[in-house]
Amino acid sequence: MKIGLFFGSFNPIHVGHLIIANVMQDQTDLDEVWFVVSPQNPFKKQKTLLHEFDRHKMVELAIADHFYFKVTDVEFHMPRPSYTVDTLAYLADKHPQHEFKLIVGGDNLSHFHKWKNHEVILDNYGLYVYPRPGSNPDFEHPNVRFVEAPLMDISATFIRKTIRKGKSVKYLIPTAVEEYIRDKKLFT
Ligand SMILES: Nc1ncnc2c1ncn2[C@@H]1O[C@H](COP(=O)(O)OP(=O)(O)OP(=O)(O)O)[C@@H](O)[C@H]1O
Ligand SMILES: O=C(O)c1ccc[n+]([C@@H]2O[C@H](COP(=O)([O-])O)[C@@H](O)[C@H]2O)c1
Repeated sequence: MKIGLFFGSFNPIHVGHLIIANVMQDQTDLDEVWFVVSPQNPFKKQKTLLHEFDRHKMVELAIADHFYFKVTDVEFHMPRPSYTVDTLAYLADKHPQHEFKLIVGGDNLSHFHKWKNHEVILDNYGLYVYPRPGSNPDFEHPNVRFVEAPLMDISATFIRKTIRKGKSVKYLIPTAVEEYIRDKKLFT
């Protein structure tokens, strides 16, 4: 099968992530999308980063009813920060029957040249890119595929800020995730 690996901090997962995964699974040749929750992005130091167990749980709740979406905690057991090329190598070795592609938002392309062994990611796997407002990536490579889809000005940063202000994030995150955040008083 062809699997799209959707790496992220998912702090928290929001509808933007779910729409991206759905477009990729439905409108490309990807059979499944696996959400890979990264404990520590090498480029991000966030005071507000929730424990990875909470972030994983919220992804699990968000995709519970979707047959072609899966979530993995594979990076929880790997060295930190989480380097995508190492995780790809691990997964490719563990699942030789699958072909893996990396799903990213367009904003990631502007600094992709700084990722560890980015040429290996491009040459051995390839990217499926979802457009993001404010990013206009000038990137050409035979293994980079730009998927045409609606722009979404939604971010986890905005959601965290809104919760902190005591305002509603209804419809921006799935109801089960909203309830989880409320019950555990996260981001307050
Ligand atoms: N609205 C969006 N449009 C396109 N891509 C997105 C969008 N939101 C997230 N992504 C992509 O999803 C992946 C995981 O993103 P991440 O979990 O960091 O969410 P985020 O909303 O960007 O978070 P934060 O605001 O905390 O930086 C990244 O590849 C990112 O580019
Ligand atoms: O491997 C790298 O060098 C690298 C550099 C920057 C980001 N990443 C990964 O890209 C993914 C998206 O990150 P984020 O925090 O924007 O959701 C996440 O899984 C990071 O670990 C990976």
